[in-house]
Amino acid sequence: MSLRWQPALLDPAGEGGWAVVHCQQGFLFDANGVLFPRAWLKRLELPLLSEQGLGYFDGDEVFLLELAHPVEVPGAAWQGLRQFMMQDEDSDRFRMLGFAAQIGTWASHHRFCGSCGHRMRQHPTERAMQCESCGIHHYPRISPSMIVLVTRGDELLLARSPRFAPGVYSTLAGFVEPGESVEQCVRREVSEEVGVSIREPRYICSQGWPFPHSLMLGFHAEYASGEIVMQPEEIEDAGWFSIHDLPGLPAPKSIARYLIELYLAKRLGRAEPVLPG
Ligand SMILES: NC(=O)C1=CN([C@@H]2O[C@H](COP(=O)(O)OP(=O)(O)OC[C@H]3O[C@@H](n4cnc5c(N)ncnc54)[C@H](O)[C@@H]3O)[C@@H](O)[C@H]2O)C=CC1
Ligand SMILES: [Mg+2]
Ligand SMILES: [Zn+2]
Repeated sequence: MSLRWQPALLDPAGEGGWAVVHCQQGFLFDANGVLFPRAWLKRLELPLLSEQGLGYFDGDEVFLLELAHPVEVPGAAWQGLRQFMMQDEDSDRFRMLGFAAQIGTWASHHRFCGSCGHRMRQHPTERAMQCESCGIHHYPRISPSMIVLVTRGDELLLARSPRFAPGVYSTLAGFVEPGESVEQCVRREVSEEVGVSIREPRYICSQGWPFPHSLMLGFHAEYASGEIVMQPEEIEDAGWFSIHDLPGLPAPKSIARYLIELYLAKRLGRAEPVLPG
């Protein structure tokens, strides 16, 4: 993995460095990119919810200013995290922004204690918010999610959610529930979403997915039995697609696309793809 982006717990009480500016609508950027001089930003009247030390980009300190809502900054505009992922050749910058978005969302959602309602403050030595009154800690939220490519020889089971871009079909995904193993989650989600049963799922690899805070655990499973029965709320369409006649596929940097390309490489004797770090 490249070293341009290194997360670190920096004290925001210090001065100087660069900062990214985030709110739920995305990141501020201008002709120079997403990094602004922090001292310059702090002279603007920004609706600041939280300020966090993030780490180092190319060796320079980077902080986050998390805002309550987007504001107009002359010469700058706002753009969503997904657009940065799509257009960035530079996966280090996207990794930094993905981290910043997750830390910013978490910090803005933990300004007050969920247990006693008092104000929370940043823990001095850990990436945590701590209640000033009852002392409870809240760490950044990560949601484990399984994602699985189900295959039957030369056929792939792909489905589309109503949220997908037109024509795009993907592998099945879903959040792990409390108390279940990831393998149990794979079987449950496949059964719920398309009604088929599978053979033993095999773990392939994982991907942090900051939309909004998933950790994708990628699997491959061979089909065992059953006809496709779609879950009406989650699945708009699902079917078996031949490796020689595939529909629109998910974004190149997604683990969904990687799982598909990996299987195609094996079946068709092509070079194996690389999952972007
Ligand atoms: N990187 C990739 O290639 C892909 C990533 N994903 C991600 O996988 C995750 C799960 O995929 P879905 O099919 O949407 O999940 P899903 O099949 O579990 O259903 C989504 C529903 O789960 C509920 N939900 C939302 N957040 C939750 C949470 N933290 N824990 C439990 N339930 C929650 C909501 O009712 C939501 O509508 C999402 O974050 C999605 O962005 C999905 C497909 C491809
Ligand atoms: Mg799902
Ligand atoms: Zn408390």
